[in-house]
Amino acid sequence: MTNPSDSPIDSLPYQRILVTGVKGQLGTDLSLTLGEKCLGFDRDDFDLTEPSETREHLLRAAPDLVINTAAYTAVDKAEENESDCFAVNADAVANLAEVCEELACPLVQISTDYVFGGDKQRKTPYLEDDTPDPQGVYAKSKLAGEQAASTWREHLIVRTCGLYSVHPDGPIRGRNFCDTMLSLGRNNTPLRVVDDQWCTPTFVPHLSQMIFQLLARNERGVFHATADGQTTWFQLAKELFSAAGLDVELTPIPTSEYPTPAERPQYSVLASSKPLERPDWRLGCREYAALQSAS
Ligand SMILES: NC(=O)C1=CN([C@@H]2O[C@H](COP(=O)(O)OP(=O)(O)OC[C@H]3O[C@@H](n4cnc5c(N)ncnc54)[C@H](OP(=O)(O)O)[C@@H]3O)[C@@H](O)[C@H]2O)C=CC1
Ligand SMILES: Cc1cn([C@H]2C[C@H](O)[C@@H](COP(=O)(O)OP(=O)(O)O[C@H]3O[C@@H](C)C(=O)[C@@H](O)[C@H]3O)O2)c(=O)[nH]c1=O
Repeated sequence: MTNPSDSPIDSLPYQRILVTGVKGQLGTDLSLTLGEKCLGFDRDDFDLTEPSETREHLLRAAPDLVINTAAYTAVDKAEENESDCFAVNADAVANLAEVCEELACPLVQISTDYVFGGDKQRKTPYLEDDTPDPQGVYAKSKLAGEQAASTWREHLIVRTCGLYSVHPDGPIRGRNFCDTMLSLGRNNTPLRVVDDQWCTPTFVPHLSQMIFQLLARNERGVFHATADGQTTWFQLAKELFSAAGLDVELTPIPTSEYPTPAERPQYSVLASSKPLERPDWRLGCREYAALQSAS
């Protein structure tokens, strides 16, 4: 039998962990895993783009750690809504950093592989100290968010990629790439998926565990926390359909045949120069498929 004191959550050096974006993919998983240690907030509690309201809520909650998972994550829509996107992904983070400094509590800011991507010839993984080169509005706003978070000394910036999870509300088409693929695949829709954008999509529960590893070690600074290995979106879809036992007509295509308002990186694989246990991307895909077929 497991001793409850062996739980990685019990051994975290924090008791009151405020999670923003608690209804989103990562926020939901963190709150389910953290249980009573989680003080969860989302847009219906307060709007992070309202600085004084945000400050009041944080001071009242008196957390000993803030994990900011809230973000404007609609990559294509961001191209037409630059100010809304920057308000959440950058300005709100600057305010959070100020309030965290006032509370003397560390701030964990979740960021993205999309802070890289300008180098079209790149074929080797990016490390934490590589120079960012974001392309679209979302990508630029997330880099600005990193810079805002780092104005408070006690910051931990966690860059990840292509999040997917089994949300308790059920698969919502369009919520994440894997949900979209499964939903279309189950309807026998023939699919054409890009096979020349390399990255490492990450199963949300695996990211939560990586964040807990970093928190348990009281890490500060920038960390790359994706699944291990690399894939294209086409290969991910193929692996997913195989794991789900679905026979889908799936065609690999170049990015030029799937034009989108926001440019995606050709290569944004992240590796880390720092110790972190990172499960292989295929494992996340299989765990996701198993949970989906059980739900
Ligand atoms: N999704 C992905 O593939 C990746 C995400 N990331 C980063 O990881 C983090 C978590 O992503 P994920 O869980 O997928 O995000 P989601 O989009 O699932 O959730 C974000 C949450 O933030 C809330 N939110 C947005 N704006 C505000 C606001 N102004 N005030 C209060 N709450 C707000 C959203 O509410 P509402 O729905 O009402 O807008 C939503 O509940 C983000 O920082 C994201 O940039 C990094 C790499 C990949
Ligand atoms: C649905 C679909 C997408 N695609 C392509 C479009 C795109 O290039 C790629 C991935 O699609 P998505 O739009 O789901 O991915 P996108 O929203 O760009 O995912 C990103 O989200 C943000 C929040 C991040 O921070 C990033 O890490 C990244 O994961 O797959 C196809 O080729 N065929 C399809 O049928």
